[in-house]
Amino acid sequence: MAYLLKGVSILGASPTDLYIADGVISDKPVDGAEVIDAAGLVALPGLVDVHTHLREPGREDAETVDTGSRAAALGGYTAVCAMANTSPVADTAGVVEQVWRLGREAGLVDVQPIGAVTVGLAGKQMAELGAMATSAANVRIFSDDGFCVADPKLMRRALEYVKAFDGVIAQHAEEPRLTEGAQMHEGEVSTRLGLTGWPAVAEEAIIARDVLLAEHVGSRLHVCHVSTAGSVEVLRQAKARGVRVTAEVTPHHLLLTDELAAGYDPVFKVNPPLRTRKDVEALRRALLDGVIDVVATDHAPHAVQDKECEWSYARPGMLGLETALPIVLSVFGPQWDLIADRMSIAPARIAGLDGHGGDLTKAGTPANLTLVDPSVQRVVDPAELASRSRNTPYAGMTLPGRIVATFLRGEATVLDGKAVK
Ligand SMILES: NC(=O)N[C@@H](CC(=O)O)C(=O)O
Ligand SMILES: [Zn+2]
Ligand SMILES: [Zn+2]
Repeated sequence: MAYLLKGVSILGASPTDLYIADGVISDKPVDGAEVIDAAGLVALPGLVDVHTHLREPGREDAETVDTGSRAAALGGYTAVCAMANTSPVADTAGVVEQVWRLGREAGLVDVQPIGAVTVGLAGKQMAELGAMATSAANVRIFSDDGFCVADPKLMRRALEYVKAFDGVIAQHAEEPRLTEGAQMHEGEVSTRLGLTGWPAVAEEAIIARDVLLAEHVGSRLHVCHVSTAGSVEVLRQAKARGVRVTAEVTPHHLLLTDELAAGYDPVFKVNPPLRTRKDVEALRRALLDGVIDVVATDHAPHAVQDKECEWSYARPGMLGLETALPIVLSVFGPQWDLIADRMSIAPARIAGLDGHGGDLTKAGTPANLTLVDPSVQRVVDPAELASRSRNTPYAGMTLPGRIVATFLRGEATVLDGKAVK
């Protein structure tokens, strides 16, 4: 199928006609192209998420590769990296290949599996990183996300190991001894509510250790869901020294604070926890100045029984794929170059996803892109989400921006705001 996006604005530039044919951007008119009136719409390179939980295999009641892919495409994504904390854990070539194949079958976004660092995420024994890297899934990111690789010797070995194939270890930075029984951010609000606190230093101490380890062995480290002002300062110093470290922030840590725990609604329970206004402001500045490289959703669907219960029993995590761009737009406004870099170009580079995050003004660029209508304000209705789960913290909020269409290698996955299959 060929398309003509008539009057589209590429990254906010003046309106132009954009042709898509044979899976790529074309600079010449194409006969028989379907015309899409794109006046007022902004084209962005398809969004790329380096941190998505798709729950398959094991928790298909919360999400599947298919439903998560649908949520991703509707959110403007063309590629997502699927976290390894499934059941069974994605710690072998067999499991990562299964997830990769399911992604191909769904055909809505590129699903790039992340491999576990340790067997069963148990933090004791290194998983078969090499076998996952050379498998059909071509794994480059490894993470025990959900758990921290707390053993420094194991972390060092994993960092050394992935160097051979330019892999990266994505760390869930949480010193486990400092967060035993933790329910929310440790601070004034946790004291008032009488909930056990998760101190900022539990994150900062691991990041400090890991940037030193990465520096020592010359390997790539990626820090998941950075949530504190102190972490930003550790990262800033490490980057200034030339350490090969990248970092992500989630939409929820850019917007929400620990005050929301006051109603004891577990929809606001997440790991790392929502922090303070001061942290939110530091994270925003870090994303703007590049100390934090990317926005990653940490889309964490959970079944009703795991979320609609008492705070202390609820699983941590919140949905993210379908609201990420509207949240970022609401926080930063229409800074399209920034948004394209932090949500597509930089994440594609970190994940090694060639073909994503490309230049839409160049003929021959793979046609992975999304069209946004920034003039529309929408109320988030959990019942309308494509995700199989409903745990969005933004229910009832009015957010700017609507994803009108998404294209994966020139084929529409979303048209008129609806998934095409
Ligand atoms: N973020 C969360 O609160 N939960 C994630 C795990 C994780 O990202 O650490 C999950 O898998 O549900
Ligand atoms: Zn995590
Ligand atoms: Zn996660």
